[in-house]
Amino acid sequence: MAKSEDLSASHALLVAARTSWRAIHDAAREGSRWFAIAAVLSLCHALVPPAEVWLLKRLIDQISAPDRDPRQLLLALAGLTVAVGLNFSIGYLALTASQRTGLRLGWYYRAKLAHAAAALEPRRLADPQVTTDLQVADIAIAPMTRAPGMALQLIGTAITAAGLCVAIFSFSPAAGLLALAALLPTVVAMTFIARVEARGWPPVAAVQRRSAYAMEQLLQQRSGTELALLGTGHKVADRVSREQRQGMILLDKVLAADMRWETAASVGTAVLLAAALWALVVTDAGAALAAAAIAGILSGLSAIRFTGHAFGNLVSLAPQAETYERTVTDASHQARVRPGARAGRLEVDRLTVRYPGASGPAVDDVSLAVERGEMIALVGVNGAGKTTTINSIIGVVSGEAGTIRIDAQQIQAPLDPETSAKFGLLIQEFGRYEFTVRDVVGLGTSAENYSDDQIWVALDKARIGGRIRDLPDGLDTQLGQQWGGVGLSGGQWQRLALARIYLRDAGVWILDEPTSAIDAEAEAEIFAALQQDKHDRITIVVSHRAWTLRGMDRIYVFDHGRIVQVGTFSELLNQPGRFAELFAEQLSPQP
Ligand SMILES: Nc1ncnc2c1ncn2[C@@H]1O[C@H](COP(=O)(O)OP(=O)(O)OP(=O)(O)O)[C@@H](O)[C@H]1O
Repeated sequence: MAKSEDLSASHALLVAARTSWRAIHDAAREGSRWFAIAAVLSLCHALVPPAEVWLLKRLIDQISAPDRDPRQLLLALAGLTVAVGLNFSIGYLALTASQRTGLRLGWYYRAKLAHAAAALEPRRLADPQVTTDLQVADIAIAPMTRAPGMALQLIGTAITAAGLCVAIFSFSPAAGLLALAALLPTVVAMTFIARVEARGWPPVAAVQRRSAYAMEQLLQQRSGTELALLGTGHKVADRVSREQRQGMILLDKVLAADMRWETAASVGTAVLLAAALWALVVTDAGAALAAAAIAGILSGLSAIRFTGHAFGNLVSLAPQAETYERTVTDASHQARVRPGARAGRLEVDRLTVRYPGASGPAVDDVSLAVERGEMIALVGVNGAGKTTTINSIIGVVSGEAGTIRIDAQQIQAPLDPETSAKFGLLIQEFGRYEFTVRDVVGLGTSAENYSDDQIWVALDKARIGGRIRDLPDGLDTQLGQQWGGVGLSGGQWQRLALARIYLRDAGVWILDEPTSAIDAEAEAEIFAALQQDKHDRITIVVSHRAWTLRGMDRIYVFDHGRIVQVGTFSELLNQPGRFAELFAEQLSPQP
């Protein structure tokens, strides 16, 4: 990204040229027909002012000539009528053709970004910079679709200015050069405007993101309802108002600076054009030439003014467009591997993880091992280090010491696609995808050719099959009331998430509180099912409920990032220690 302080005039020109080239390249490939039409129309539009000079001179020459040639007179008149009459229409049609190019580019850019985001490894998505870049790239799409039109405008203006210079130069070189120079104040001003915007926009964008996030909490059904029930929505609304006000003040400063530079550019352009007109007047070139050149200069003026905006927009778009390019390039080429590969043994050896800026390790010298067919549990209070251990196993977090192996093969973050395919992960913040039931469960596997029977088996194992059978459209039922679909309870959503893991059928299952929202009866059934078919896989469960731990082959008790006890449920229960302290209340006989 170009640092605003470094953005000299030549750098700004370079940035605008690079952004224009990229925009033209994409437009020629993805919206080729409409872009070609836009280019031809823009060229015609750009040639109108020089053509006016030429045609007007011929017309006035014919009018003032003692021996008029009616054919020449008529031709000049017709040419001028066409040029002036169609000028606006050609400009409008060029704009519309550019918009139609932009539509195609918008489709292309968004689809490309969606696939790039889908190809990101979990570890990269855990990096806040990556999610910010994704949002910036998404926001960049709208201005990027307008970039080819702006690039054409820029090229068109250069052609207009050069054409005017050529048309006028022959009878007044000074006037011709001054007409060309009239472009300069705009370019210089826009360079400074681009610098102001490059400096001013990042804080505005940050404030707008915070404001949009707060607004989203008010608009989303779950958080909006909670805030309405709490009667505290106005606090979030105040936050929106505060952020928005700050954004307004920051943006206002940017626009004020823009206005100052715009005014300076207008004065500079006017002075240079006045000088060009004066040069015409003092040149003994005759009234016809002077009148023609004056008309041409006046009609070229508007094109020059608009170009300033196009130039400024292209420069200020550059950092966002670069973020888009980087995001889609970095994330590509991810191989899709079908899950299902079995794993014999998973081993964590002396793992230590420290988050950046943290005073101590979140996980300290942790070792554990689990064989195929075993089901183990990680327990401990909030913040004890269970999720960090899991995130290290799946390569979302990297440790500062220790190793993790699957079947003696060391695995490292970020995981390669083959290793990732070995895991089936149900996290606490599982997704509530409001698609059809078939599609929601199908998200569990990258395979496309699973059968309805396999989905039903997964749904039944997750104890949600009965509810889906009751729905009129079965697997085709649309979920989510906002789409006119069926609403589900929190526990039912969690069961669907578990059904995804069943369909995935990976070699290593990691279930982080898989039944936290599920009632006790269904929870018992789900754990019974997990025990029943655990033999073909490795299962690691995080649970806070004592009785779900009874059937575990081993329980690892975490405390302050360390494993302080290991054993089966009955072993741990019968010895004093952290486990007994943690679960004493849950296990004490109820009065
Ligand atoms: N991304 C992070 N950056 C910095 N510190 C973190 C991060 N994630 C977790 N921590 C800290 O690491 C420690 C262990 O957290 P972890 O999420 O592993 O605990 P946990 O046992 O899974 O807790 P819970 O039962 O609440 O899920 C905590 O002190 C937590 O504040």
